[in-house]
Order: sequence, then C-alpha cells, then structure tokens
Amino acid sequence: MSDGIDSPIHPCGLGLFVSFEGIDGAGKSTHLATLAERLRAQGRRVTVTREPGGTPLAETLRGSLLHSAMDALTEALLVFAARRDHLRHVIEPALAAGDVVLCDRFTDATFAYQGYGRGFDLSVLSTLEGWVQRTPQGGLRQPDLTLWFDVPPALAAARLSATRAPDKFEAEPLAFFERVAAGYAARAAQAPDRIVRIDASLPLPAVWAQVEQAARARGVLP
Ligand SMILES: Nc1ncnc2c1ncn2[C@@H]1O[C@H](COP(=O)(O)OP(=O)(O)OP(=O)(O)O)[C@@H](O)[C@H]1O
Ligand SMILES: Cc1cn([C@H]2C[C@H](O)[C@@H](COP(=O)(O)O)O2)c(=O)[nH]c1=O
Repeated sequence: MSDGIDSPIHPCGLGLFVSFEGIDGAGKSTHLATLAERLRAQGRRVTVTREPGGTPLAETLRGSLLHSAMDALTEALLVFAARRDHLRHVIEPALAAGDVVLCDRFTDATFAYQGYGRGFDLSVLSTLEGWVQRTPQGGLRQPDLTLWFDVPPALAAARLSATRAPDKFEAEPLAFFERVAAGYAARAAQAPDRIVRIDASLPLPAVWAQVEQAARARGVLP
C-alpha cells in the first residue's frame, strides 16, 4: 500500500492500471485520450479500454446494459460478467506485458450506479468484486490509481444534452445522478490512497492541470 496520494505508485508487476471515474458527462473520455497521447509520445505502451466493454463478449453485454430494461441485480451481474472477461482477456495480459492500462470506468462505477444509484446491496457488490477481481496470483486486482472527475450533475447533463441521444443511464433524472455522485464520494472516502478527486466543473485546461499533477505525483507521468 502506498503511503499516501502523493507517493509514486508501486507498479503492479510491470504495468500500471489507471481508471477514470465520474458521472456521465464529467469529462473522463476527454482527459483519458489526452493522457494516452502524452504517454505514447513518451514511448510508453498504452492500452486504452472501457467498461462495460473491452472485449467482444463484454461489448455485447454493454449493448444490453445500456439499452435494455433490467433490475439492479441483473445489471450488477452483467457488469461483473463483462468485467471478468475484460480482466482475463485484456487488462491482466496488458499489465503483465508492462503496459499502462487506461480504463474508462471500473468497479467504482458499479458501486456508484448499481449500489447508490439503484440502491442495490453494497455487500453483494463487494462479494462479486472479490470473486471477479481475483488475480491469477490470488490477489485482488484494483486500479493503481483512480481519477474521479467530480462535477455537479446539472452541469454534466448540460454538457451531454447536445452531444447524443441519451442511453438508459443518461436518461435517468438528476436525482439518480445525485445518488451516483454520492456513491463516488463514498468510494473515494474508503480508498484515499487510490482515488484522486478531480474538480471537473472547471474549464478543460484547469481540469487537465489536475490530471497531469495527479499523474506526475503517482509516477504515471515523469
Ligand atoms: N471541463 C469541461 N468544460 C466544458 N466541457 C467539457 C469539459 N469536459 C468535458 N466537456 C465536454 O463535455 C462532453 C462530455 O465529455 P466526455 O465525453 O469526456 O465525458 P464522459 O465523462 O466521458 O461522459 P460519458 O461517461 O457519458 O462518456 C464533451 O462534449 C466534452 O467536450
Ligand atoms: C462500468 C459501469 C458502467 N455503468 C454505466 C455508467 C454509464 O452510464 C454507462 C457507460 O457509459 P459510458 O458513456 O461509456 O461511460 O454504464 C454502470 O451502471 N455500472 C458499471 O459498473
């Protein structure tokens, strides 16, 4: 365990696993792309991926998750099924090869959306987390660093309103995203060594400055 958020990450094996979290419209994808570009420019091999998704099976499950009605237990089981396939076929091999893995969402989203947003049992999610994220060596795979893009739901919704037709989650009311945001805050309080809060309400350059500072502080960027 690192001794604090400002200490460089102790790489898990050779690779580094960085997840990007936050409600829809927080700015995750924008800054993930910029960080990938910066790392590749410095000669690092980068695997960019997302959840739910990342493998043919997980992308198929993504389609159902984002567009089909289902209860919270079904959503939880499907996101963890997608995650298991994603870990086995993409994330673990990339980390073993020494890549920096940049993942648009991971298990914090499950606690935020299914746990806090939908009100599903957090202890069941923790049990599923323990089963699905078991590593081949018997450890528990977690991101080495999670960047949490924190933004008021109303601002995030305004950013998304003109971009695309909403999916099942994006069509939820603001009250749902208030609960999801509270879920992310709870996860951050439980994992202060892993999760760095980014004030994503600021203009793009100011948000990127926070991302860059966190990446340098944790040894992701030199
Ligand atoms: N700090 C910012 N200020 C203004 N607009 C922003 C900011 N960050 C992102 N945006 C814009 O908001 C929209 C959503 O950004 P982005 O797709 O990166 O969010 P996201 O968190 O990945 O959303 P989703 O989870 O729905 O994919 C984009 O049009 C993007 O250009
Ligand atoms: C991993 C994960 C995701 N979700 C939800 C959150 C988002 O609304 C969508 C993914 O869409 P994005 O634009 O690609 O971010 O899926 C979820 O409810 N639970 C999860 O574990």
